[in-house]
Amino acid sequence: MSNGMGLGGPAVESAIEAHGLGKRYRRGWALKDCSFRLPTGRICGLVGPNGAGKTTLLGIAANLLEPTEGTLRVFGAAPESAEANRRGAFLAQEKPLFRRFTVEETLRMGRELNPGWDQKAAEDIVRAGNVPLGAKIGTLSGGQRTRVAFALAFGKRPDLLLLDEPMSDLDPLVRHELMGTLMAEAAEHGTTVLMSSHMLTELENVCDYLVVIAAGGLRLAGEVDELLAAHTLLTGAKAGEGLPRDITRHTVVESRVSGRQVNALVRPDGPIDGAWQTDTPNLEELLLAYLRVPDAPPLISPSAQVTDRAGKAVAA
Ligand SMILES: Nc1ncnc2c1ncn2[C@@H]1O[C@H](COP(=O)(O)OP(=O)(O)OP(=O)(O)O)[C@@H](O)[C@H]1O
Repeated sequence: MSNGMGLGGPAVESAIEAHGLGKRYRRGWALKDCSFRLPTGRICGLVGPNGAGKTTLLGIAANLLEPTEGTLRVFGAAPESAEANRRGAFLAQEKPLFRRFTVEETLRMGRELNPGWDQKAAEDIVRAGNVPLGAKIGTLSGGQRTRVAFALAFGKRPDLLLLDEPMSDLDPLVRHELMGTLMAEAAEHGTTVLMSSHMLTELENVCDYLVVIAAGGLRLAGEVDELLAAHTLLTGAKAGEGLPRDITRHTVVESRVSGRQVNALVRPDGPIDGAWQTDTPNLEELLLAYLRVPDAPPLISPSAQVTDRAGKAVAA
């Protein structure tokens, strides 16, 4: 396993490490050449447009899908290994619970299947939503079922929690509450979380790490702070045809011209020349730009880079 030495960073174990990961379905490649690592203890947002490959990536990590090429490791172990299975929990978009089981029976099943089961943590999550323990799963609302599925995932006390748009059927108050529970549990137990979501503002509040994929390829990976600091929003007046050289000499992620005003998100390759207003983007601005430009040049920060056997960084 890589020791995860970033430029100047301490050695941190990888919760997930993907090398040249690819998945092809009959219609074509859903994921291609993905190489990145997620250090342990991070809350990582997994972002990308519809059909980008997020569920596919999570499915490979959760051992529901086999990659067509490349490898993915969970704490250094293969996804199908007993260790990866014991240390990880996956909450899918559709929550596969037995409709005829009561909530209590569902939690009992969790207890019987998982040696490190935490009954109190699971029950607390269910009780916080006033979901009766005796109610049958089939009689619960979609949001209540999601809560039970959350309780099952948390009760397992996983080291890695994989969440695929887990909150899409919850009302805003419940989202807020469960997100708070997620953050508190993760902070207390050092859980690593990889969570796909389209709720960009919500991610801004909870994530300290980010993986962005678009059209099956990796676009961004790394610490949120580092990724934000690597970008600059430029606003200024347009003079002449095309984008000014002041902008094009940097790596341009996205540029827009409206009337005589130019707005651009760039990765500066040196000082910004000219009369431009410069701002650091917030997370939503950064993500929207990468979502609008799926073929933007990728940026993988040192802590997210994987190395080959010779210790050389592998390109994403
Ligand atoms: N079982 C399958 N068979 C064939 N194609 C599939 C299958 N599952 C996914 N795909 C295709 O792979 C691509 C990636 O799908 P995936 O579900 O991973 O995307 P996603 O990023 O999770 O999307 P969304 O945000 O809409 O949930 C899409 O083009 C999808 O149509």
